[in-house]
Amino acid sequence: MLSDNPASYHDAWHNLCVCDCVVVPGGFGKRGFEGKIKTCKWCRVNDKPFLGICLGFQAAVIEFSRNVLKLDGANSTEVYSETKHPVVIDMPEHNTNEMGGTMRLGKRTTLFKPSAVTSKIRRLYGNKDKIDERHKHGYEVNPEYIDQFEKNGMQFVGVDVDQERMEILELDNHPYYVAVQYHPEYLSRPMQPSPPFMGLILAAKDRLKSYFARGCKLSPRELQSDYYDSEDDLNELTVKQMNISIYDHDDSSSAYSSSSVS
Ligand SMILES: NC(=O)CC[C@H](N)C(=O)O
Repeated sequence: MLSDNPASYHDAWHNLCVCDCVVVPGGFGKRGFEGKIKTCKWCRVNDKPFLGICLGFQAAVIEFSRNVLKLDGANSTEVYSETKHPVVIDMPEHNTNEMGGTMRLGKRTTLFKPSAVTSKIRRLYGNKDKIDERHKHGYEVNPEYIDQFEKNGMQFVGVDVDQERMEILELDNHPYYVAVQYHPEYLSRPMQPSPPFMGLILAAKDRLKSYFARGCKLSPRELQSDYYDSEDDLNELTVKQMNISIYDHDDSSSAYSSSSVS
């Protein structure tokens, strides 16, 4: 893209660099995938709050493999089946001929590893031992590489019930770098945000530590939810949150701090 269209390449980088936090979402196939991987790196090395979802989770794994584990050319077999380092691979039940019919779909249970005592994402989920979230994927992290990831600071804190599939990753020594193989957006609601999103926004506003210090409770000002009891109020709140997460850098004057999370 740099040589094809340098102006839009630099625009895209500019847009990324001014964000307070980043979501790398799900998707299929190779279109835009190298950009997703570069975005994961940007967030990792610059301490930017980051949430990867499904293909975004797999992009974070590939980025870490290439740049931290030095596994040159590491990739997903969905994108490049001949890769020397297949760190994301086809799941046995995935059949590419059947239009997604045999993908891993629907609500599934994820177990938090008992060793994940310092995990931010586990605390955001209320320190539960297990959670249920919705899935839609055909590829998974190659279990042969898990030891290497974990020894180098990428922890797989959530796994499936057979403890074979990696569901949630988190980086040591980062303000908020979380990625999930499932789709938390399916169970997220405006007044009940899904924990991975809640953590992302709090980290973007540098409020995650104080949220934990209060036992994962919002402050009294944040609890004025009965104020937002009509649909118009709710729409107003959502718009303010979207504006602030993109543009606002001044806590004291923000609509975010005065009306939703302080
Ligand atoms: N929903 C998604 O993002 C799917 C991710 C990836 N294409 C997979 O099938 O595993």
